Amino acid sequence: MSKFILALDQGTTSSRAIVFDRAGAVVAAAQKEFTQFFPQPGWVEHDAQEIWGTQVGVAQEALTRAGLRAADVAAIGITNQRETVVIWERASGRPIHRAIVWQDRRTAPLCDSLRAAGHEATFQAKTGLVLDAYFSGTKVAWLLDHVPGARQQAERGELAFGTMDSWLTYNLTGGELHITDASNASRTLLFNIHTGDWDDELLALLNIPRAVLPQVRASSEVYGETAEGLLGARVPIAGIAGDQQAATFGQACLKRGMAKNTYGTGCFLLMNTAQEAVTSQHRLLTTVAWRLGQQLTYALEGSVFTAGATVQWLRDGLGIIRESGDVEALAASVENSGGVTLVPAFAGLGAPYWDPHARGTMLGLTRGTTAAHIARAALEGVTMQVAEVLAAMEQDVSSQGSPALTELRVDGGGSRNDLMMQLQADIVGVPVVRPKITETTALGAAYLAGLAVGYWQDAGEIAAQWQEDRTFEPRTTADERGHRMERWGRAVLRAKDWAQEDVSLTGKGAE
Ligand SMILES: Nc1ncnc2c1ncn2[C@@H]1O[C@H](COP(=O)(O)OP(=O)(O)O)[C@@H](O)[C@H]1O
Ligand SMILES: O=P(O)(O)OC[C@H](O)CO
Repeated sequence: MSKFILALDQGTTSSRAIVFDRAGAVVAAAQKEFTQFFPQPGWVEHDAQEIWGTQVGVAQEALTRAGLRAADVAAIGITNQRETVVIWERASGRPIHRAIVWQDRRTAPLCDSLRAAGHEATFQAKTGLVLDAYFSGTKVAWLLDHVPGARQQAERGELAFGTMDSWLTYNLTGGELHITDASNASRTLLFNIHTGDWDDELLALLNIPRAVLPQVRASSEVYGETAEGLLGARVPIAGIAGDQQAATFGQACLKRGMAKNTYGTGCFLLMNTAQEAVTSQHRLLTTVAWRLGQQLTYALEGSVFTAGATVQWLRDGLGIIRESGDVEALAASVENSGGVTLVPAFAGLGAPYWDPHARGTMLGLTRGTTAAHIARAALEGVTMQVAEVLAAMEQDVSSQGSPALTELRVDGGGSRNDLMMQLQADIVGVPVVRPKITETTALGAAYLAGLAVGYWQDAGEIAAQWQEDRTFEPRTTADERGHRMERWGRAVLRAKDWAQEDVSLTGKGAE
């Protein structure tokens, strides 16, 4: 019987498992949501044991749906929500606390004090990141400082820290492996993206003992096998990458200058910059896209915190749509937003502003404003944020002599919205191209795993599998785009620096 690849996609709101065949087509999939905990305003936690339970559950379910046994799986690839931190006891495998999620803002004051002490430039130069609570490092420090006895245990080497890839690999191998890959490591604020190793100076600044850290491995190699009895047969685990990097790989953005944008809860736009770690002049992130063998490939990233979550707010907060998919018809029922601009800064603003105190703002309301105008303004708000990030990115890479972007590849739940994709093309002025398979995150993890075991031969074979579903051509002039961006810029000014409190998210806004 021919073999298949099993991708485990551990996301922020659900665990997914997808079985792919040699053509890169989806054979079967399973998905399960898990609990989101909001213990205080600005705090977001996950139960790591629940995540493990849902992940192994959907893996078994996907295999059953495909009519396969574990022995039919050539390799497993893992991809995951990034930055989220779990610390567990090496002896028992028990987490010492719930996982602190990437959206959690509790360490904003720690970031402020590191900034005040003049350390921002050091973090930025070594990690390619900005000093923000989004990343793992300050969350690890918080756990060591707040869980009774944790620091002593950590110093004795009794604790293990990991992002979700580490946690899953540890559990899949029955506690044998404590590893991560370079793409996940590059999101921690502890990893030097130039040397490709944990950095002692950064560890000292955050007071984190090296003993808690996982070993950093390539994104595509055979790390080990699933434990006896877990899935029915021992299966090689052969690929690991953070979800946005995996999506970049799954979109076959394998060459310098190719870029993808994923429309999920947030939006994450990544551009492959090959072996050059481009330093942004616009507060974009420089990150590891993947490590193949010893070679690091880098990307520039613009992280927009609120995208699809805006549509959830229209549904759950305002109640003007019943399902996320309904937003398209409502927004299409009007020709334009009637002068309404919506800046969806519900969770502060990410790139290029990094303003935790910004808040959602709606401007231009008149007595004629309807739910349809607001829906359309919400979709425009998503596309405007992406356009700003893309403009910043283009400036960063053009100063390095790279040619302008010729297309933007898109994926994720929101990319199914044809109107939003057209609005996106209209505001960025380049074609927006949607592939047939929009499960590119899982596909990227599958590719990384499959390459390691020879299931696929090389990048060329993968690039050849990418197939277009639809291209959205821009229908605007440069003048129109400039005018819209200028108006958007004025709206953002009004959203910035609004909230006075220390924390930047409310529990509800973080959903
Ligand atoms: N037709 C649509 N138009 C715009 N956004 C949508 C549409 N359908 C779903 N979404 C949004 O996409 C997100 C779900 O996409 P998904 O890729 O599953 O995200 P995640 O992995 O972040 O959970 C939700 O925030 C949802 O509101
Ligand atoms: O789980 P997602 O798809 O919302 O992605 C989350 C990102 O990895 C956060 O950096």
